[in-house]
Amino acid sequence: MSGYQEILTDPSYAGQFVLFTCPEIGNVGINVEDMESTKAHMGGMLVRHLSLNVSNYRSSQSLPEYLEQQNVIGISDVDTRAITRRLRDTGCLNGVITTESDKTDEELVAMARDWTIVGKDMISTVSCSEPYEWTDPTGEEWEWAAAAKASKKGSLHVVAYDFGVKHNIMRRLAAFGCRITVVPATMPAAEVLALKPDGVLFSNGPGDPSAVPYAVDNAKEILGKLPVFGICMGHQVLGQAFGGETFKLKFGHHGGNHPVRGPTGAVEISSQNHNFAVDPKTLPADVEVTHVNLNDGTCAGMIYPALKAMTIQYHPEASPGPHDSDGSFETFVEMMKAGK
Ligand SMILES: NC(=O)CC[C@H](N)C(=O)O
Repeated sequence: MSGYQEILTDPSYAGQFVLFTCPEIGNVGINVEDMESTKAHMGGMLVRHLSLNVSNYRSSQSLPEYLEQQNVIGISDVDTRAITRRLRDTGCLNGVITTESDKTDEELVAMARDWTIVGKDMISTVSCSEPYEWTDPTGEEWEWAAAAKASKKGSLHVVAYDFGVKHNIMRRLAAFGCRITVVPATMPAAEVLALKPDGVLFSNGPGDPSAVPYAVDNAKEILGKLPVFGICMGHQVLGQAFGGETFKLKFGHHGGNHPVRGPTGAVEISSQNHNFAVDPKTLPADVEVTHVNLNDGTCAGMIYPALKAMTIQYHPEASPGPHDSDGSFETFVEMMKAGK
């Protein structure tokens, strides 16, 4: 019932509709602190019941007010169970939500068929245009990890490639003591290295990783020179930079309850949002698949020790969501400290 705001403002959902399986949405309104970016990116929102009562001390706006302000279409009183059951058989489907009632069914079906996520560079549509420093406070009162509480602020410099970066990734890095410079997705590797970071983050982001070869080329140039961490789109970009291939999943992973087995054998409950995945069969022998999605056995994380590279296919920064994977930030920080 919470989390719709983070999903709505997650740039990785750019251009996509999200059908919420939770029957009641909107009950905690919208607040200014939990934004994952500066605007709503989702293409449209489908819910069973839009809560008429907003009850949360941090709420400053209702969900429909925010959608209207952001020009994002939403539809309620939809039989979300029926659509979910269909999606469960077919996998992800294209759709149209429209207010143009003069359009015929054939025209609407043609519009839906016309759209594809494959082969489109979507990260350049959501990335920042200029570099900036991340300065937002981390919010001590929300902190849960002892290691983050103890870390010395600003001791490590991370450059974050903004493929559509979620703000909570920066909040978590800052909580673990990092100073962060966010740079556009297209910034050449040489300019990133000139900033003399201790590590480089390749962020999450929307769309097909095969459609952004410039990001893969930059990653190839940085690999081996500095510790790197790839999250979601960043994991896929690094997977390609290692020499592997990505493919589109029939059933994309979405939601806050995906079991993932990590390198110690412990199972993390993770928050996920991706439609593409790295094919482990295509990876060179030096790459170790460290994390496996236990729902379908797909690759959920890798390390390439010789190149000081680590990747996670899901969301260690999830907020709200399980904190099981938060330790990935600590691992990245330790890797940067070791490389200093
Ligand atoms: N959250 C993300 O970074 C999504 C990764 C990628 N765009 C996918 O859909 O697979």
